[in-house]
This record gives sequence, C-alpha cells and structure tokens, in this order.
Amino acid sequence: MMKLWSALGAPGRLQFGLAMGLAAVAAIAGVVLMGLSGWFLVAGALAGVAGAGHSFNHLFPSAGVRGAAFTRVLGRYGEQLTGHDAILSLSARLRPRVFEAGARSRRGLSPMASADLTALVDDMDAAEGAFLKVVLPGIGVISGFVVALGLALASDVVLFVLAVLAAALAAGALPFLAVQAAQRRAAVLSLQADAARGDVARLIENATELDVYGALRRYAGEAEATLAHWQKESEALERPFRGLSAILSAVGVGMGVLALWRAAVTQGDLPMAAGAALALMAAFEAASAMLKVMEAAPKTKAASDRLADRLEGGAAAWDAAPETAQAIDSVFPLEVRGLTVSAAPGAPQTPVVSFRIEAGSVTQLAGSSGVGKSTLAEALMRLHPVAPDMLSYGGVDACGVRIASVLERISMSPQMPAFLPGTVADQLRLAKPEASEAEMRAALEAALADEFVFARAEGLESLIGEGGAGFSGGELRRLGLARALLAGPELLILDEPFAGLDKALADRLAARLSDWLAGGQRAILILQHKADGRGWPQKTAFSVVL
Ligand SMILES: Nc1ncnc2c1ncn2[C@@H]1O[C@H](COP(=O)(O)OP(=O)(O)OP(=O)(O)O)[C@@H](O)[C@H]1O
Repeated sequence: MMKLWSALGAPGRLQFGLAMGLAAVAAIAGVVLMGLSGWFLVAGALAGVAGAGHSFNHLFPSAGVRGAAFTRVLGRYGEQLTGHDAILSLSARLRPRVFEAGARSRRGLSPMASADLTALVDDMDAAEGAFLKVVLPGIGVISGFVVALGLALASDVVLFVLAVLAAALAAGALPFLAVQAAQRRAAVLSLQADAARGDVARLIENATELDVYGALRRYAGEAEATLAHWQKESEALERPFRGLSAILSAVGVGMGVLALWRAAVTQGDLPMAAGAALALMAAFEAASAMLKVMEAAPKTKAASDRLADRLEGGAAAWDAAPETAQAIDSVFPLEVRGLTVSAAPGAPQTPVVSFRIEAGSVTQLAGSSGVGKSTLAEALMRLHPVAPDMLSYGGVDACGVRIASVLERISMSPQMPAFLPGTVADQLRLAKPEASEAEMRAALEAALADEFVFARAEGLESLIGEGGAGFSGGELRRLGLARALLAGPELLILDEPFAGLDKALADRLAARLSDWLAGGQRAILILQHKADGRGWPQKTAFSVVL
C-alpha cells in the first residue's frame, strides 16, 4: 500500500493523515469509555455499599463517560468522511495513471483483453479498499491496546505483563503467521480468480454468438462450476481468520476475569481493576473484529504491489530514455531498411521490407490477410520494438526517438476504431480537445463523414452508443478517419480505408484525401489487400507488396 501510494506521489496526504488520526481518536475514546464505565459502576456501587453514595462524585465520571461516547461517535464519523475522501483522492490519481501506464507499455493498438481489464479493475478496488479495511482498523486496534494496557498497568503489574504477552501472541504473532500462510494461498487463488473472471467476461462478451451455436448453456455451466469452486476456496482461506477471531474474543474475556481475580486476591483497587477489565475486553474485541477481515490483507497487499509494479514499469520497455532521446522536426523522410517485427513475443515475423516515405506521397502496403501489414504500420508508430538501423525519421534512428513524439506526428485510422459513448463531437475532440466546430466539420468532410453526420438532426451532437451503437461499421470507420485527420498528423496511416465502399464512394474518398495531401507537407500510408492506383496522383502513388 505504501509502495503504491509513494509511486503515485503520495496524493491526499492531509486526508490520509486526518483519517488515521481520527481512527486512533475513535478507538482510544471507545476503550476509555469502557474503562471509565467499569471504574464508575464499581466505584459507585462500592461507595453505595459503604453508605457514602451521597458524597461520591458522580459528576466528573459521568461527564467523562459522555465525553468519551461523544468523542467516539464523532471520531468514527470523521474517520469515515476523511477516509473516503482520502480514497477518492487516491482513485483520482490511481485509475488514470494505471490505464495510461497500461496503454503506454502495451504493444500495438489492440485493446486490452477483457480478462486483463477485469483483473486490473479488481486490483484497483482491492487496493483502494485496503486503507478502509486494513490500515484504519489496524491503527484503531493498536491505539486501543495502548490505552487498555496503560489501564492494566495502573491496576496491576502482573496483569499488565500477562496482557502484553496475550496481546503480542493472540493479536500479533498468530495473525501475522496466519497472514503469512494465507499469502501464498491468496496468490494462487488470485490467479484462479483471474482465470474464472476472464472466462465469465469472455462469456458475457460473446454470449449472443455462442447462443447461436447452442454453446452458451455448456460454457455457462462450466463457468458456474469454476466460480463455485473459487468461492469455496475463498471461504477456506477465511476460516483460520474466523477461528483466530473467536480465540481473540475469548482471550479478551479471560483477561477481564483475570483482572478482577487479581484485584480480589491481591486486595487491589477493585474499581480500577474493573476499568482495566472492560478496557482490555474492548481492545481484544476490536482486534477480533478486525481479524475477521484480515484475510483481505494478503489480497490487498498483492493487489497494491501489482499496481505499483505496473506504474513503475509504465513506459514501453523499448522507448528511448528521456535524457538521451533525440528530437525530430519531422518524420520525413521515413526510411525503412530491412524492417521485420512480430506482433507479440512468439508471433510470426513480418516479411522483411525496405521503403521510403517522403512528404506529399501516398504509399500502399499491400499483402494478404495476416501477412503483417497492421503490425508493420504499428511498428512505424513505435508501438512495437524494432532493432537499430531498421527505421529512421528524418535521418534519426527510431530507437533514439521517444514514442510520444512519434505519436504526435503519425496517426492511424484503424479498421475498427474505438469510440467512447458520447456525441460525434466528443469522439473528434479525443484527437483535438480544443477543435472548433469548423475544424470538426472540415475533418468530417475530408473523411466523407459529413454527409451522414449532418443528415441527422443532431449533427455533431448525435450520440454514439456503447461499441459504436447507432452507426454502421462503414460510418464508424469514416468517423475514425475524421478523428485521425483532426489530430493533424504528418503521416496518416489508413487500414483498409476503402473496404465496404462502392467504387464511386471509394474514388470520392481518395479524391478528398488527395486534397488533404495537397500542401506537400503530409503523406499517407494505406494498408490493403491488393495494391491499386485509384484516384491518386500517379507520380506519388507506389506500392510495397508483402
Ligand atoms: N497480439 C498478437 N499476438 C500474437 N500474434 C498476433 C497478435 N496480433 C497479430 N498476430 C499475428 O501476427 C500476424 C500479423 O498480423 P497483422 O494483424 O499485422 O496482419 P495483417 O496483414 O494486418 O492482417 P489483416 O489484413 O487480416 O488485418 C498474424 O499472423 C497474426 O495472427
């Protein structure tokens, strides 16, 4: 948790500190309340028995009891408020940074697998909950014990020594060993849980299609059995903690009895012993309540560590170091010399290619399905590691250039662009947040998307639903193209831009893109199955056939 918090630059320091302070105040007030009540009841009763009830001062102890009760309630309330506030400030920094680090360190443009995404979200939930479930109660338990042991010392030294030993063993060593033992099992369980959740996520994602083949019922049965097994394993992990929790409550009661027994045999101060007895019982009870959720400790620790590692390894391993990176003024000429890459470790190598892209040109990278066109294009954007001397921008070897500065200059319009639910304007502004309406309109026109966007009454404010709902595949692709154009790249990579378009529409799109190229400062790279010369100025169009 600390590692993760520091990796995030220690957000919400004040709220975290306040919440911890208030947790300690609430716990101390709770133990004081019990101790003072015990002392008050017994001292009052003894005074009554001795016939001195009328001279016994009820005022201060009863005010003390009420004060402790108030402080405990206010402390708990404040702890909840500031604790949740602290977690919100952590989330506000954690979530974007983790997703950013994930996107930066991933290869290619393919979206994160749903199983990975579910595991990541679970980790974030667990790490965020750690503070409220483990850290704050832990502080409360320690503070409560300090006060209860202080009262035990004030009552009887032997009681104090025995209480320290009992606390160290039952509330310290045993839970520590249990957490250690659970840690290994929790790690295995977490892997099983990831796999089970991944299965369910894939099932939900593909439910409609699986149902068409009648496979949904079979796979749902298997997923259900896996989840049931995982649930049973989780319960097995919780069992020792529940046992320890019961032991701790019993030890607390035992300490209370011991305090009273010691006072009786040593003729000690009975009211003080009663106060110490109740305080010790309250402290052990609080530790017992915390132990019930201590099985979460190994899980939350593992989750926080995994997230901290993700943040630390945030940059792509093949990115140039900021201190030694070389700046580029332009990606042109973009030179490819004997370049070959693979989409992922173990994936097939793409064919070896050499070509040069100059400003003002159109290049077609043609080849059959699966040959490696998209992978090569992603490599040109530095989204895959490439060996030295295989790729350069304006004479600068790609290995020495920061990925971010390449992505400022090269945009890709993929076959299936990703959209967030929102309006058409929202999607366009993802590429250029400050884009004016006129700029958006111009980008839509260049991508031939203006016709279907402005045919709708809402125009730029038309809503795009989850997964692009409300628009056809071809329309979404042209919206993706408009967005890529709006980013203002030097090199625009188009993946199958004419797929699904009739010849007239394809020729019109080529003509619009030729206009976009007209200034001679930009270039286009087209990925398609077959090279063709449609509509491009002949002097600039050439093909690389894979
Ligand atoms: N994430 C991945 N992990 C493993 N292999 C991959 C991955 N992505 C792609 N591949 C493999 O790498 C090869 C090249 O894929 P790529 O998508 O670049 O081909 P393509 O020529 O663009 O295909 P298409 O025209 O069908 O889009 C294929 O054999 C593909 O199966």
